[in-house]
Formats: sequence, C-alpha cells, structure tokens
Amino acid sequence: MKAIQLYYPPEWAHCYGCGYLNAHGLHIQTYWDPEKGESETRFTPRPYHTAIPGFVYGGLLASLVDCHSTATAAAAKAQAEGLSLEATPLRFVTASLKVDFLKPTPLGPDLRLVGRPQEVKGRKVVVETELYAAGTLTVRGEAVLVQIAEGFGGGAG
Ligand SMILES: CCCCCCCCCCCC(=O)SCCNC(=O)CCNC(=O)[C@H](O)C(C)(C)COP(=O)(O)OP(=O)(O)OC[C@H]1O[C@@H](n2cnc3c(N)ncnc32)[C@H](O)[C@@H]1OP(=O)(O)O
Repeated sequence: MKAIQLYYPPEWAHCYGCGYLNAHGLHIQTYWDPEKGESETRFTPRPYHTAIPGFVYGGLLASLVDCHSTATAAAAKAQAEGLSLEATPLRFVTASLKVDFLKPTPLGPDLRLVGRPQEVKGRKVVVETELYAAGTLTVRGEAVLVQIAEGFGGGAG
C-alpha cells in the first residue's frame, strides 16, 4: 500500500511535516483503510523531540496531527467522490487545528495516530484524530481541512 502523501504532485510535496521533497522534514506517512473509512500514521520520535526528559514535545505532536489530517482529508474526499488519488491528486490545507493533550506522551515508543473523517462537504473535510503511545490515548485532535483552490497562496513572497 502506498502512503497518501506519496500521491501528492511534486509542487505540493515540500511540506516540512509530510513532503517527500523536504530533506529536513518529518516525512509523515499516512495510510487509508477504505473498509474502515479511517487512516493510520505511525511515527517514532527521535531523542531530540523532547519536551521535558522522557516526554514528547507537544509541537511535534500537533504537527503529526496536522499532516495526518490533511492526508486523511484527501483520502476521505477521494473515497466520497469515487476518485483515485493516482489519477486525481487532491491536496488539502489546514484551516483550523485543535489539539487536546490528554496525558504526557512518553518519548520512546512508536506513536500511532488514527484518523476518522467526521464531515466531507464541498471543499471542506473535518477530521478527528486519536494519538496513542504504547496503546494509551494521549492526544486528541480535530482539524478543518480545505481543498486547495486555484490560485492558493497568491501574493505571498
Ligand atoms: C500553489 C502551491 C500550493 C502548495 C500548497 C501545499 C500546502 C501544504 C500544506 C500542508 C499542511 C499545512 O501546514 S497548511 C499551512 C497552514 N495553513 C494555511 O496556511 C492556510 C491559510 N488559510 C487559507 O489559505 C484560507 O483561509 C483557506 C484556504 C484555509 C480557506 O479559504 P477559502 O479557500 O477562501 O475557503 P472558504 O470558502 O473561506 O472556506 C471553505 C470552508 O471551510 C470553512 N473554514 C475556513 N476556514 C475555517 C476555519 N479557520 N475554521 C473552521 N472552518 C473554516 C468555511 O466555513 C467553509 O465551510 P462551509 O461554509 O463550506 O461549510
């Protein structure tokens, strides 16, 4: 199975969190289960992703939820519209990101994020994410993702 992010065309693949063309990035990879209608991302934090010794930095956890959510939105939209990401790449940006840190996340174990689309409507997708460390739910996220429209980012730089 191919990660959703690997379907992004090169011009959309520079993201620090999930772009395969960013040599310094996190390279977050998300997989879609069409039967369950949910997504999964796994990530192993490095020792320097520290908040206080032994625990993962919250900004990294928010980044994981962010890029996991944009990818989940693309897969959910593709499934809802009967599209293949291979033939029709879809790219979403984050309009809103809410992250609840329920418990400190231990630094060491693999992290597992599970995403469930709550709403797919027009260009907007709402995704809820749960992040587990060694089977314990430590973070819950909710993101509003909007599909990139023609001319996105115009005027910047
Ligand atoms: C060229 C190469 C590019 C290459 C681009 C590669 C991007 C990689 C991105 C990786 C992930 C990120 O980190 S993204 C980076 C952080 N995000 C950004 O920089 C985005 C900045 N914001 C924007 O550009 C804009 O606000 C957008 C695109 C998000 C939305 O503007 P818009 O396109 O005019 O959409 P709009 O019609 O207003 O809204 C569509 C629907 O979303 C809802 N909506 C909009 N904003 C919000 C919000 N904050 N909270 C809740 N809901 C919202 C609206 O109510 C509406 O729902 P309804 O009324 O239809 O129900």
